[in-house]
Amino acid sequence: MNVQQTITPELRAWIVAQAQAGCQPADVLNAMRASGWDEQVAMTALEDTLEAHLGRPAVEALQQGISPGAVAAQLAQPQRLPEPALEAGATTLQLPDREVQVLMQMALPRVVVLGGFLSHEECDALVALANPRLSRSETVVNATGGSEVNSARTSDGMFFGRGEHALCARIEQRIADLLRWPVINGEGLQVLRYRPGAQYLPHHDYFDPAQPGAPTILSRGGQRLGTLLMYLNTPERGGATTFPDVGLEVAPIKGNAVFFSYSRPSPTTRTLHGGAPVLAGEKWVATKWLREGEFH
Ligand SMILES: O=C(O)CCC(=O)C(=O)O
Ligand SMILES: [Fe+2]
Repeated sequence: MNVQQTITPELRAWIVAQAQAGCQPADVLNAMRASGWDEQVAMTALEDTLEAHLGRPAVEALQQGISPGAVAAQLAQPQRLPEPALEAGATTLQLPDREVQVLMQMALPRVVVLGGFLSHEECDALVALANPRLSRSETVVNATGGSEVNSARTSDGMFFGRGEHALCARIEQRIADLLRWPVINGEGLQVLRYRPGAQYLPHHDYFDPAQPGAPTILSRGGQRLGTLLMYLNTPERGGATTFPDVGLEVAPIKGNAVFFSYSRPSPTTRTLHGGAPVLAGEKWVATKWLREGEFH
């Protein structure tokens, strides 16, 4: 792979011209690959150029596999995603019951890191409620819609029912306020414990619609559109949440949270992520997944 390939002004102009002529991004990409461009470099060039010249909606159009020429139609009916109401330059976000810090955000993948989303007391109380109910984590088997123990995921975990405890209900309402997404569209809170050596290999949280099990999974509230991970303790060492596509590592700090969203079930959202191995101590995390529709 030639990683030295550079994106010249001429190439940018050509990409913009193709997009404005209504060419499908996939065709532009194929043309670039046919003339010797590395796929990843071509993809990045395409996205960066479209974003710079035509704005973010063009990149979203690319992710949706539609031509930038159809952006206007898409803007008329934007797909809603869970998303915090961040004002430009704001370092805090006032929620009805709590002020949280805005520590970091990025556009692609859409990631927001929040400080102090949960109080230490809430973290401890959630761990205490979850602890007696832990068992070896299973993952959804896309092929069947069932679940199974998986060596890619060596944590122990449990699910609360939605609103199962007053504490769950309070946290769920805070998440709904943060992301402007109905409580009923959320799955129940999942709590995971990682012991030293335990990890969760990189994966996507959306469901692959091409798998035979997809209709079963999707019948319970549609696709997942976003994930909020809440750190319930600070491990002594290790246990970061990693986003390998962009080289991002989020440190697991008690009470903090990382949110990411994916506008379609595609790796072009760059939301591949994992839990790095815990090197010392334990890691406790709570996960909330947001669905398109009511989860039942
Ligand atoms: O533990 C982590 O940092 C990641 C957990 C995760 O990806 C998940 O629960 O889907
Ligand atoms: Fe995940």
